[in-house]
Amino acid sequence: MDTDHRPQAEGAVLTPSAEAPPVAAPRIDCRDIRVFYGADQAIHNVSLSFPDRAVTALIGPSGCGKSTFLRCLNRMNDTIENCRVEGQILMDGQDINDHSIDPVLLRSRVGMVFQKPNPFPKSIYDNIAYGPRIHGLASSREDLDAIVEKSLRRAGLWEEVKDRLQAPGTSLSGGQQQRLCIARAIAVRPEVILMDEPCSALDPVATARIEELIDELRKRYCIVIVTHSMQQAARVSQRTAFFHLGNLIEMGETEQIFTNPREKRTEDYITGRFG
Ligand SMILES: Nc1ncnc2c1ncn2[C@@H]1O[C@H](COP(=O)(O)OP(=O)(O)OP(=O)(O)O)[C@@H](O)[C@H]1O
Repeated sequence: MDTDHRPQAEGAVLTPSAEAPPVAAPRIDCRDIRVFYGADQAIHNVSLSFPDRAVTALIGPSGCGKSTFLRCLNRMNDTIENCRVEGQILMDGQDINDHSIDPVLLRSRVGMVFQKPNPFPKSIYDNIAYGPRIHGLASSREDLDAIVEKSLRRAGLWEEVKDRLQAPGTSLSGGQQQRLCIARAIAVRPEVILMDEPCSALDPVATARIEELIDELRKRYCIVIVTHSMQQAARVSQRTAFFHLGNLIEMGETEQIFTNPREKRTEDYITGRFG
């Protein structure tokens, strides 16, 4: 069981953010989302929006639907055969599930970083260059080089890899591989970055590095992160949504959720009474 239930534990790398959530219009607006696996309903009528330039954490006990909900945001559930999503997800006013939307393009606008780092079996350079190439984002080799460098810099990896760009991505450490995957997502100019427990396969030092990076990236992107760690949610997010049994129980500023939750179920979860 995950024992990491307290936001203020010793050794926290960043202090819990006390910033108020931004008032900007939502980057993604989800209305009345219902998700089914065959006849089983995994998400029940969830309405939730995600602002730009902020990190929103999705927390809740195992099986409560965090990953299922996250996957709705870039239509990754389309790839699961018996999965059906109902409701509206608006991005810039357009429903992402509309037939006219190309899911491949959508996934470049809404990038995703997974639990286990999953670099392509290619060089460090090609891991980053692949997306810009297929999306036609570079008009010359110099352009592509510049995108690769900028993405690696933004992901805080450039200094560590600049002299071995032709080495395989898989030759990097786990934490470096996860930053490579973040750089790969950034390279196609996303507006939103989804992270599904991005640190769960990493040691504390690599985790701290990724958390610092998330804090840096939120100045530019709308970030949604699923995490089992209360400490992590408190450290990196400005807003937190608590899920239970496929329902959204409470959503608010991270500080409020952890210090003064409105719902008893939220309080029970964050104080470690269940989950
Ligand atoms: N591919 C699938 N087919 C059928 N049911 C699924 C599938 N994926 C998830 N589920 C079910 O949907 C529910 C929500 O699962 P989900 O993985 O979204 O929860 P979670 O909160 O992310 O869990 P965890 O924290 O353990 O990763 C669970 O009951 C799970 O068994």
